[in-house]
Amino acid sequence: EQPSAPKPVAAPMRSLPWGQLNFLQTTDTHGWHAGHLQEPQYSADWGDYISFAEHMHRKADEIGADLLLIDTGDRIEGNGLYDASSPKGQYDYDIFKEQDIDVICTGNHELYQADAAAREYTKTVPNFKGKYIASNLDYILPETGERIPMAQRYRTFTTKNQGIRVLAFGFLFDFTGNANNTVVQPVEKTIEEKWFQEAIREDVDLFLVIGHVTLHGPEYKAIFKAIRSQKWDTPIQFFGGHSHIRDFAKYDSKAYGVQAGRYMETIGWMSIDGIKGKGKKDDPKEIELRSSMSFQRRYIDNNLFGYRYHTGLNESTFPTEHGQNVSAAIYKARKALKLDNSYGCAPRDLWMSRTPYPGDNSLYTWLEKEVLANVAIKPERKDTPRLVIFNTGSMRFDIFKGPFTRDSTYIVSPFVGTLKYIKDVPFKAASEVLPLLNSGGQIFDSAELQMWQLAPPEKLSIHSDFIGPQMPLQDSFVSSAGQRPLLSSSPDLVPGYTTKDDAGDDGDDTLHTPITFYKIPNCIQSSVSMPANGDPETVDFVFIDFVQPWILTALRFTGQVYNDSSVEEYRPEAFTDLMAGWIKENWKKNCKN
Ligand SMILES: O=c1ccn([C@@H]2O[C@H](COP(=O)(O)O)[C@@H](O)[C@H]2O)c(=O)[nH]1
Repeated sequence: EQPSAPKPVAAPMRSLPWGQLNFLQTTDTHGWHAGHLQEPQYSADWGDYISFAEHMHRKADEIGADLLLIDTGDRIEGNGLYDASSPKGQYDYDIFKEQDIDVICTGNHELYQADAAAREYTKTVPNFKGKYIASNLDYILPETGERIPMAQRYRTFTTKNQGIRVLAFGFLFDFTGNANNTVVQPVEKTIEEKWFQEAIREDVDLFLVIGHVTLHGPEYKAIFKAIRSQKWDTPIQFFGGHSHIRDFAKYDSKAYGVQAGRYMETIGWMSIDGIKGKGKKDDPKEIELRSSMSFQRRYIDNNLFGYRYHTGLNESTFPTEHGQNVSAAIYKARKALKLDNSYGCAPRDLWMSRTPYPGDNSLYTWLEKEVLANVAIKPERKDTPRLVIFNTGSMRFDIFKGPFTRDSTYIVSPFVGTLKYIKDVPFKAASEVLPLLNSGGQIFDSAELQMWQLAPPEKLSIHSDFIGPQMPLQDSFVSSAGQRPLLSSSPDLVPGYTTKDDAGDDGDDTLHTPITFYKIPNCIQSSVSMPANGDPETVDFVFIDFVQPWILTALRFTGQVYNDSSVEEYRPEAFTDLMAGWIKENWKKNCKN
């Protein structure tokens, strides 16, 4: 772990079920490879995960089982370790590649910006040569304009100890927001292609479908159906991503999926027993064996207490040389990037969804009332009344009371988006846009303009408010007790993930009390320089560039026809820099004073 990481919180544990074939999964790590430096429960870093995987590999060899490592994309954008360098990821790619990942694919974040997509092709694909799969993703070579597969379309291999013949695919959901140097082919079209149709007819013991794809979405349903149309009985293991939640899905009695949350909070564990191995052909005995197959999942909290618990090791025996070297490289990178430089002192916790919006502790109320109202200013039009619209998904993490650092800046707001505007929009039409963006409806029914894309991905699975046990939020992270067995008479539970999935509520490796969350809107709006009395005739209609397609559609619905050429620059800097500037100016008090 990093020297400044808080010590992990003790809690009752569930052990990991081992099978013939076992998996560790990461997804949506978004650059959090230093771990969470303000949250003990997730404070292990990428180096610790490397040590953990090495011990688990050794154990697999000892018991004659297999262990495969999976990563399903969105490795970038969301943490200073990736975002604070120029070019981005100057250190992060080299840190990430140290893990011995067996099957890896891309996420949508690797593709939003053309430079990030180019780095995917020139760095990550070669770093994971032979392991990187791009079943529905092409890259456009900058030199020639030629369109080529980003990496191989699928991979077949035989596992080391059990001799299980695996055929692995690597998909991205039907994403349309990519820069123009990549082409994402819809999954539904890809599965009709000749290579895929041939692949699903191959004689293998297991289909492994990894993807930056939600487990319950239409893409995996289509892939499942396609494979089952050829192989009615071959086990299929899916690994998902994108929605930032811990999740598990049952497709049929031999097809399951797991998804390991987000931000290096969770390492997914999956174990399968009863697979026909060693390349043997089906025979009645094998079928009998397979009908008693089992698929079990765990969601591992990413901290050292848990890692030591699962490996049976201690503080001195757990770290491996390789793991320690990677932790040291992360430390050096963070220092070089000055990620601990303080920009100010946050006066209170500001939550995305743990307190109601609007409210004093809502990150979005702070953004609306304090930040946007003060940074959305174009000097030559500073007195012009304006509405400023921001999508809630642009903010990626809570702010904790205390030092707000260069790292916090990218954790909260990693994107390079800028403020744009349309001038002199009739106020009546402009004021109808926010309700439209928040209520959705049929005007946004096209694939490119899904409403959920405006909100944080976690929101996809929050359908109503949930009020957990009330406890002081800061105190909830503090515990000095040692690790406790599961059946302790009065377990001292701390708040954390309490996952309910298709297999029940026993998936988390650590027992927690549930966390409160409230629903949040898709977008928020700040009204600035409005007349003291009455409404203005027209306003400058300002927005973060990500929402432009939705804004133009909504305005058209109100009867105002604008297009891309009506949109002009409002501020030249990235919003992230405007926010950091506001913090430096307004939270400049040193936390120690
Ligand atoms: O420039 C951007 C890019 C993305 N967003 C928000 O992020 C989600 C996608 O996040 P995942 O981690 O891929 O799930 C997108 O739907 C937007 O809400 C953004 O606001 N600006």
